[in-house]
Amino acid sequence: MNIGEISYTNIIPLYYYLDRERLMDQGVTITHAVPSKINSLMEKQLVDIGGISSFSYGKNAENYSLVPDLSVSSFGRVNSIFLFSKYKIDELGGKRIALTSSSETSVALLKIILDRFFRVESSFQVETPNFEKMLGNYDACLLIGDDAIAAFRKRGTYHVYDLGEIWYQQTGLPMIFAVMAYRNEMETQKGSLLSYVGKSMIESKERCQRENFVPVIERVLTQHGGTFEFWESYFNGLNYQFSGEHEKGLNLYFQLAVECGLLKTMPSILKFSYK
Ligand SMILES: C=C(O[C@@H]1C=C(C(=O)O)C=C[C@H]1O)C(=O)O
Repeated sequence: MNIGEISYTNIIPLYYYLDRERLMDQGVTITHAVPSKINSLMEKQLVDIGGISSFSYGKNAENYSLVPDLSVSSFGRVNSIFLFSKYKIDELGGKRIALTSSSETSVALLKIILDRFFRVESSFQVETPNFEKMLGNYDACLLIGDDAIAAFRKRGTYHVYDLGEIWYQQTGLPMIFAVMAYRNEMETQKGSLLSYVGKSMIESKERCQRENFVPVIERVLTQHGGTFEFWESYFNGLNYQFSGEHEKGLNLYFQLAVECGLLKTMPSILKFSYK
């Protein structure tokens, strides 16, 4: 079994307390990459379970199921998914926007926000995330994850829009950026290992929350700098559950993606029931 692990700070709590040695003894490997890469590895059946963009789950819902109780979501500001722009968001009609190649959820979310909430039509180009280059060549750029956090520190006078905040203002529902999904074959091929991994991730998340993320933050500080208070408020602003409200938010996101022509059909949300 190969586990996909997104290489961004926001998802660390779901993986932090995995017993990696025990997993290795059971033949499990772990692949680290940005979300779009994990999404495509899972589509190619090279990753069996992992945090993936919720949009990728929507595209592949027939072949995937969700580990219950897990997501990377926000009810409002997410603080790491930003549109940096030379213009106000309602003035982006006819303008050129660079989209990070690392994301699927937020790329579709930005298109939904511009089309359905602001009624503007812009042109889009996917680019390797690089704040200076993107804004050197485009009118605005979308960055996510640690790239967005780093760019925010040097945002200068650009307009900055938090997509989690806009989604919540417009819908009153949480935005689900990532889900924990597995390929359906795993249930028959590796059922008990799958349920061990799913349960371990839920336990990891719960322990990180009980500890107020302190050990996680201490590790993140050495890798990304910043202050303890910044990361504390970052983790507390994220939401890692998957409740009925999340399901509503995700269904609305999928419905709008279908209406905007970004998804072919409305996916149904299936959750794993542990045996
Ligand atoms: C909160 C974030 O969520 C991430 C955003 C994703 C996307 O846009 O496809 C995918 C996985 C999430 O971990 C972030 O990266 O800032």
